[in-house]
Amino acid sequence: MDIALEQVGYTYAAGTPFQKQALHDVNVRIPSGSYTAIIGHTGSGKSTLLQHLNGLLKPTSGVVRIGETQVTKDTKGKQLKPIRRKVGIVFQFPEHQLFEENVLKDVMFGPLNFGVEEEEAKVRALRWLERVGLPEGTAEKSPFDLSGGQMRRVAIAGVLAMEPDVLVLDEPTAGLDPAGRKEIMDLFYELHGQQNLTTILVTHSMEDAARYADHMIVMHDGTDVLQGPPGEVFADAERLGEWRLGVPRTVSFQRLYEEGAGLPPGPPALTEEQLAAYLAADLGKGGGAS
Ligand SMILES: Nc1ncnc2c1ncn2[C@@H]1O[C@H](COP(=O)(O)OP(=O)(O)OP(=O)(O)O)[C@@H](O)[C@H]1O
Repeated sequence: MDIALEQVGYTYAAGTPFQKQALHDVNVRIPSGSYTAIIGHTGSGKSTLLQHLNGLLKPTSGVVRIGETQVTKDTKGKQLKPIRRKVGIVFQFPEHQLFEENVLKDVMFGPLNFGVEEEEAKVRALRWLERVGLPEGTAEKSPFDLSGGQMRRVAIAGVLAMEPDVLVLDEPTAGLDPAGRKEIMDLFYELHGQQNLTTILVTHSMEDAARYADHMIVMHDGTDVLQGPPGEVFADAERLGEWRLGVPRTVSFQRLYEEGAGLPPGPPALTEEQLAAYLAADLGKGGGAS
């Protein structure tokens, strides 16, 4: 399902003394089936943009196209429900939204809300709890008796149980330890391939963008400033620096080419020529992942 934003602007608290224009003239295209990373300095508009991807926010101006559906400022709430079923968002610290008395009910909540039958919702919930790596018996527990990492997995299973076509991830590993981070990111990468998902990752980690994404969007000061494959985006180190973004350490690029170095299966994000050009220009000097 292709997604496009055309001349999108968004103003918080419009018409009040607190109004704040968070997006202006955003024109981006997220190809169906891509793994797209959205990067940008803090306050550049990434979270505001992603809330347009499932109709949580409607643009103040311009058009958001999600598959066949168009969203403008005049779109009615009822028309947004089908979009929410197709586009699942894993928010930052999603475990803060757990609320049911047991894990099973929490994971079933989304599918039931979208009209899935009770039995089917239960089957899905148990399947996704297992798929995100939670031990048997977790379903009966209270979410609040789990570790932080386990709660995160429950919340992720809740989004996956809705079986969306598009999975939007807003810093999904924030606050996890390095091993937990890698497990979760590798899981998303596997699902991306297995479920034919369009995956959209908002991240501050240039390493993750280089490692997993095949398409990138750079946001700066409320608008898109660069789009393309990671190899092209990271080759523009000078402009990235102007937007207060680093490039991944050179070692990451080398790692991308070291077969089996803990990388998920799939083609490397950079072609050999791009890597050679990068290393020749020595752009990695001093460039660190943020
Ligand atoms: N609810 C809100 N009300 C008013 N202004 C807001 C609101 N949410 C965000 N903003 C402002 O909109 C701008 C874009 O914020 P946004 O959260 O989209 O940026 P971001 O790139 O996601 O930042 P971060 O990387 O820190 O999460 C910022 O100037 C922010 O202060």
